[in-house]
Amino acid sequence: MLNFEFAYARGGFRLDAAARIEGGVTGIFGPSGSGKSTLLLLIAGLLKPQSGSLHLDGDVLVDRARRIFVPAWQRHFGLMFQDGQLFPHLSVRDNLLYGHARLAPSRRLFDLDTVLQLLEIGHLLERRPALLSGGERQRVALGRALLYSPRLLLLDEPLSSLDERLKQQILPFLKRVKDETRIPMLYVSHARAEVEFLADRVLLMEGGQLRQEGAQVATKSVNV
Ligand SMILES: Nc1ncnc2c1ncn2[C@@H]1O[C@H](COP(=O)(O)OP(=O)(O)OP(=O)(O)O)[C@@H](O)[C@H]1O
Repeated sequence: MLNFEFAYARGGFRLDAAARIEGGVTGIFGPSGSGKSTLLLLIAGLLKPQSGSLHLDGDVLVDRARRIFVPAWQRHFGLMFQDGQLFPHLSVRDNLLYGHARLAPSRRLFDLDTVLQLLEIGHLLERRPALLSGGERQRVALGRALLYSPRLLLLDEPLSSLDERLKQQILPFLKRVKDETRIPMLYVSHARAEVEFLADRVLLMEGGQLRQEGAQVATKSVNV
């Protein structure tokens, strides 16, 4: 169970969002600029809320009142953001194995070959990220996030640069990941069909406020 309550302001933008989310895939929709990426960055630990808290399965990761803030690298979350932050100085192979190599073998949920095959990136292993297309970078970033066998996957428009054929290949794979590994996912996308295919529930972000799709009014807290 993921449980958060954040208040965060940057420039003229203010986010006030709270939710209690069971496992599975949670789709997050909302207009451009409404705060979806900001919410994922807060959950990832790449932004610090001015106030609020974050718990995952009973672990306290953020509690500003108690001055607790577990840094991103200690949260063991898999991240995949729009500008796919691969390490530029490492080959695709080393990017993919970056987290995986540091995991005890018993904690690894995927092996390299499965990920290479599914994402069709085996021929890219020796390249540097600068020499990849946008869609290739996206697939490598997704592969790296999966190979890290995270406790939580935060995916921000993970398939947006891919053609239809690759989307149709990767979506069922993500569904299998969901069913077989039980890794909870937050999935930000503008593509309703993707979200409907994968998600167990949908949250709407509007003007920095979160609500459950179908709910009448934006409330400070939603139980999902
Ligand atoms: N680095 C930044 N510094 C200042 N303001 C920012 C920064 N990044 C985003 N913002 C602002 O924060 C608000 C929320 O942005 P955010 O990227 O979270 O929206 P989003 O819902 O993910 O949008 P999109 O669907 O376009 O990706 C916007 O008003 C945006 O302009």
